[in-house]
Amino acid sequence: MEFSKGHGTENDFVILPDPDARLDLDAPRIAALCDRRRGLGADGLLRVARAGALVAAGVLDALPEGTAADDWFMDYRNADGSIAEMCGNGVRVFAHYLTAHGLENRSEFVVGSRAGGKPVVVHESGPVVGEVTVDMGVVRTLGESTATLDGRVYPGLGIDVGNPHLACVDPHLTDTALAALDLSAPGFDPGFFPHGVNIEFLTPISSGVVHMRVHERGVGETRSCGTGTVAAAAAALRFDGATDGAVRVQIPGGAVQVCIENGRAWLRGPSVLVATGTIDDDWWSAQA
Ligand SMILES: N[C@@H](CCC[C@H](N)C(=O)O)C(=O)O
Repeated sequence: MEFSKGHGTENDFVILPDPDARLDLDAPRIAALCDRRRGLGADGLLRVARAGALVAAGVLDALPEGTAADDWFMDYRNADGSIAEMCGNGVRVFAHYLTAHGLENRSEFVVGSRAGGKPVVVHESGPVVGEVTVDMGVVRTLGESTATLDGRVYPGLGIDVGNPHLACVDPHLTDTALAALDLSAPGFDPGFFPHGVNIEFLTPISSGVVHMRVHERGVGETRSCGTGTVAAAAAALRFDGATDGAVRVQIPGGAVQVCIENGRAWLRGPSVLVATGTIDDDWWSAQA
């Protein structure tokens, strides 16, 4: 079985081309594939399938809003095998993969996701390096909540970008202090986030830039989270009493640009396609 490996600001993915949605992607198999010792290793998996084929195969109940049957659909899974609605870095890598591998010849098209169709603009699509802007859609504020880290309470803003986030802007945090935090097990209010949450810790905006780290639901700490950078930008703007603006979000894996206008967000950033290869059929069958 063919696979590719790619990353967006070092948030890395195994990409499985499966246009007709034939693969059985059960959670233990995905967890094994994404494991960095037992498998290929990745923060998540991107199945490349036609949206209509996923409906026909029973993976999706119906076509999500803004998605047509012929659209390519990013069937995203976290490293632990759980399903997530959206992945901002994943969409950029997915769109780059489609164009670089000749599955899509337009530079502007819609990528299907469980959070709806996401229009993308592919600015660059080399065999290795790409650059993509994603229309991330509406950023919905859920209200205030808190995260805990090492016994300290961080006030944050619940934000829905298709998937749930808790973005904690700490006015006392410098980029050096942020780098020293232990993000292995942040706490959150499960009553507020019954389906779990991705948690961002960040500095306020300074010269248009915030520094952010993230603990992802279903993965652990990652070096970047695209939806998380959008949530972070929205929370940082609100911290400054603003709703709209452009924010450069610096994460351990690089930097992305987030633009928010009238409650809608655009995410622009890089994508890197690292490798293609073959997964051994015997190994794959043994994981079932
Ligand atoms: N890394 C992704 C987000 C992936 C999903 C997330 N872990 C969740 O469970 O919601 C991104 O770039 O947005």
